[in-house]
Amino acid sequence: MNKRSIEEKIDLTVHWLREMVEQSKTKGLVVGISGGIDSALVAYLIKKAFPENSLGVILPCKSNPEDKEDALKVAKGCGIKHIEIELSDVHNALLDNIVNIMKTEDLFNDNNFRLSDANLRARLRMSTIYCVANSLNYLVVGTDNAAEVYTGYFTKYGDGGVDIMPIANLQKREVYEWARYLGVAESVLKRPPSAGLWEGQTDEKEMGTTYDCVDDLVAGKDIPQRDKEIIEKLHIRSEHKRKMPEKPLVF
Ligand SMILES: Nc1ncnc2c1ncn2[C@@H]1O[C@H](COP(=O)(O)OP(=O)(O)OC[C@H]2O[C@@H]([n+]3cccc(C(=O)O)c3)[C@H](O)[C@@H]2O)[C@@H](O)[C@H]1O
Ligand SMILES: Nc1ncnc2c1ncn2[C@@H]1O[C@H](COP(=O)(O)OP(=O)(O)OP(=O)(O)O)[C@@H](O)[C@H]1O
Ligand SMILES: [Mg+2]
Repeated sequence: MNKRSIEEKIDLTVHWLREMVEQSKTKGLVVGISGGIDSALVAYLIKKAFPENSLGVILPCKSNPEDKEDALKVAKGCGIKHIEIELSDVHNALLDNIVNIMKTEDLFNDNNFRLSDANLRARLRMSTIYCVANSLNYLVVGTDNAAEVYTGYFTKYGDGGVDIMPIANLQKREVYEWARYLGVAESVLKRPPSAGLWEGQTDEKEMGTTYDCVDDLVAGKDIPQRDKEIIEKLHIRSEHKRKMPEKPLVF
């Protein structure tokens, strides 16, 4: 039984973050701050680990203006240095180009293009954060929690493209507990988890199950059969996201 208090677990995580930077001979840590709970917690943690050498990057990409308000509340709340880089125009230009060229070659398929568009947003954010990280010699810090890792609910090489994942072993409900303990703003704690990749998107609507169910299943508890089937399907389908790319056997 793990009887450590939240405070002790946070201290251990902060210590681990410092170790990661030391081992990698880098200088600090950077995270994308969305206005959601996962990046809020990570921003608070990296600011604790590196009060001077931590950075939050706010990256609106056709986003709801409320996201930015909450992202700013997070940055102000923990006092992390932050910058904002607007990606909407870049996304529009790149997407138009891709669509036009695919159409010219008769390769464009409207089905499911919403997901391609959405994943491009996550990958533009990843590229932008790496550009900042390279120039500062910082590590890119991921925000995926245990439920997202298990279900593969992230964009491969998008928000999944990171150097270290300090909350990857935390259940979603623990993310809330830690965030509340650290004093994250109420509006951030209250907003439904969303990738914000299209209007009205919420994680639970898209996954077809709840974080409570995913947390319970990952913890080995019993959950309704219907939810179990959905989650196991997501888990199996996303196996490739948790591994290095396949390569042929040596011959
Ligand atoms: N078996 C296999 N072996 C190796 N690679 C395989 C593969 N099957 C697909 N692939 C590759 O993977 C790609 C599909 O994966 P991917 O591109 O990730 O796309 P996909 O998993 O289809 O979509 C990403 C999901 O994550 C959600 N998301 C994204 C970003 C943030 C958040 C959030 O919570 O904030 C959530 C998003 O809403 C969506 O449901 C395929 O296009 C293909 O290239
Ligand atoms: N507008 C944004 N600006 C900066 N980073 C972003 C933005 N949108 C998404 N991200 C990055 O992508 C990550 C994945 O998003 P995700 O929605 O899973 O987490 P969250 O928004 O922090 O929390 P929640 O799951 O509660 O919405 C974010 O934690 C953040 O690091
Ligand atoms: Mg979000």
